[in-house]
Amino acid sequence: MHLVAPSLLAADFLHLEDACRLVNESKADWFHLDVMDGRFVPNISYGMSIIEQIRTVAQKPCDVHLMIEEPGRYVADFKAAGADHITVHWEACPHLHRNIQQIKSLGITAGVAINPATPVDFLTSILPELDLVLIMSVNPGFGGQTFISHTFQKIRKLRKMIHDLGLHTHIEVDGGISVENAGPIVQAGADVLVAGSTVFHAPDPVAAIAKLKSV
Ligand SMILES: O=C(CO)[C@H](O)[C@H](O)COP(=O)(O)O
Repeated sequence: MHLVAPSLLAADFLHLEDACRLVNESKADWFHLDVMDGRFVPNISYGMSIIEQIRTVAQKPCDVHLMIEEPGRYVADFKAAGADHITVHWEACPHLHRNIQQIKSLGITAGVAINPATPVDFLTSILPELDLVLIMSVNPGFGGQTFISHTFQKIRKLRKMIHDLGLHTHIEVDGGISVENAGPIVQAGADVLVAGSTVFHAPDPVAAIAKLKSV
C-alpha cells in the first residue's frame, strides 16, 4: 500500500494548526514539509522554527524536503526541530555521500531528491545508502504546477534499479499529483505520493487524502 504525504506548502499559513489537525485525523501517512532558501530554488518558504511548532501538533512522521544549498549546515537543526526523514537535493550536494551519512548519524532516515532534468542513473552509486528517493515531477520551488509526464519513465527505471539491487528504497513523487494521475504514478512504481494543492485546495481535504490513498 502506498503512502500519502500532504505538503503543508499549500495550506493556509494563518491556520497551520488546523491543517495539521486535519492531516492527523485523515488517512495520510506523513507530513511533507518543504523548505526553500531562495537560492537553490527561486522561492522562500519556512524553516526550522515553523517545523518545531508544527511538530507540537503533528502526530505523524515529518518528512522534510530541503530545497536549499549547503544542506549539511542545517540537517542537525532540522532533526532537532523534529524531522523524522530528511531529503536533500542531488543538485545541491557536491559531497552527497557525506551529507547522507550525516543525516543517518542523527538517527533519522535519509533521502535524495532529483529535479526533472536529472536522470535516475546518477543515483547508481548512492542508491544502497538511501531510504528514499524523491523524484520531482515539477521544477521545485512552487506548488500548483503541472505534472511532467516524462516522470513516468524515471519512476519505472528507478523501480527496476531498486529491484535489481534487492533494496527497499521508497520512491516518493512530488509535484502536480492529482486524484486522476495518482493511480498511474503508483502503478509505475511510486510508493509515496506528495500532494499539496490537491489536498489543501479541495473543498474537503480529508476526502481528497482518502481518494489519494484508495487509488
Ligand atoms: O516541493 C514542492 C514544490 O517544490 C511541493 O511539495 C509540490 O509542488 C507539491 O505541490 P502541488 O501538489 O501543489 O504540486
